[in-house]
Amino acid sequence: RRLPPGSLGLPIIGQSISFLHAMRENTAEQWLQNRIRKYGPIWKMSLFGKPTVFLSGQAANKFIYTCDCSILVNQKPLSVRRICGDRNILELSGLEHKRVRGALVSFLKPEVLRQYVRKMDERIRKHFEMHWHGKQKVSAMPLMKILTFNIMSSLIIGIEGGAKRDVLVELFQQLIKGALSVPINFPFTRFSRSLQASRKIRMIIMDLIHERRAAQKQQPAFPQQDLITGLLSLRNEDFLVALSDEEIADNAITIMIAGHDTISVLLTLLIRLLANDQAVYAGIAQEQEEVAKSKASGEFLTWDDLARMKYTWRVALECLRMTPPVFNSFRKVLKDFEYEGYVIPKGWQVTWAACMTHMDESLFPDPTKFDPNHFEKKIPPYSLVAFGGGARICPGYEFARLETLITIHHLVNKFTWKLCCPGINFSRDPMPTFKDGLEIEIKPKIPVEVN
Ligand code: HEM
Repeated sequence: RRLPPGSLGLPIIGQSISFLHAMRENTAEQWLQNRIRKYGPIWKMSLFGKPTVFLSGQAANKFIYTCDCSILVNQKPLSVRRICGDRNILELSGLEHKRVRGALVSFLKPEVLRQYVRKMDERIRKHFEMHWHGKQKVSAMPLMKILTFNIMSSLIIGIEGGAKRDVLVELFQQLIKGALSVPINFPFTRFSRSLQASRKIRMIIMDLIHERRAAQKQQPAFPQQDLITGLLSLRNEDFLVALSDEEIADNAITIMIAGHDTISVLLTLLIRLLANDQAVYAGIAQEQEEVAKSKASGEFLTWDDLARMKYTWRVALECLRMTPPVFNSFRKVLKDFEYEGYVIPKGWQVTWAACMTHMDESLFPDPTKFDPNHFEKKIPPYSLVAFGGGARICPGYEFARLETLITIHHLVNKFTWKLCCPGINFSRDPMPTFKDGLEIEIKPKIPVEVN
């Protein structure tokens, strides 16, 4: 019974400090690569207080994503559980996970999302009118966070604007800062502030649940109005409510976080890419101008228009391949198992990083080159894992596709831009973050349409 090669380092600390430092310096890929060179594709270390085995490659992805949940279960830091609640989807496994995921997917599936294209388009146009029009310089990352938060707020919890949304923006910002922190609840720590914000958000969401339920008793609601209304209307095969109020609140909070932070990173990376790569910019501009020309002035985009934005989506996928917003994930080992001749013991954790598979030249020829043609043909399964895979694959994939395409459509048709600091790079905290927010100089391309 052989353990994988590698070192567990100092007790408790292990390699955590060195790994977090590499994340902040944006050298985490090299950090992993150095160890793969030294030990091979499977090796051990100690991360965040736990013995950890790192696996890499397409076969390892398939193994992890399809592994029986009696062997590997989702593992999130304790801080995430305390902040998002015990009943959030990330904490559940087996039948419980299937039930809650089924309820969330009933809202996030393409047949339902096609009804939101117009609503998203309306919000995105308004965003550009309010925050970009008339400006010469903007900070792309904070603006993309505002945009994606407002869309989530409207479609997930049904709050369109006003004082309640302003309070929620502040509270979610406070919550996210402590979501990955040492879970010690002392006053003034990141974790304690995050926990306070989470309690206040939960109270607001519980009030919304009660309001919606009372309104539904008066008059049946359109279930696709927002996620909360949808989940309240959902019944299981025995005609009982599919999710408890606690489950609705925990999962609404989780989806708000999972959805807005990831898409805002992707959009910011696309803004940087399009400023730096003229050929890609020209390809996207041509595709988006063609879509715009086929529409009457002020006419909203439709699902079919988005299906025509094939090149733009290939560019977004290539961006996710080169820089996956979610760097690595963890699973907890529930019982000893063997993998490639090594034993991986119960109580340890398994981690993997999408970027390691994304740089495999047998899957993506010339992998360090940014080339949207990598996605011209169907790619092998478990090779692009920016959205995960298997039973836990990101249920927000389509949502992210719609929001990204509509935003890029308006951005490219309304503005040209250049970076204020062309050489700027990001650090990971753990998502890519630009110190200056990615400042850009913008110029209007055509007058902003007002509907
Ligand atoms: C560019 C955008 C996005 C990226 C890159 C992304 C990435 C991911 C990844 C890698 C996972 C799997 C993590 C694991 O296996 O441990 C995941 C799961 C998840 N994502 Fe996303 N995501 C994005 C957008 C969204 C959106 C828009 C939503 C919601 C509207 C969402 C909701 C979720 C949820 C609820 C899970 C947990 C699924 C489960 O455990 O069954 N994500 N996401």
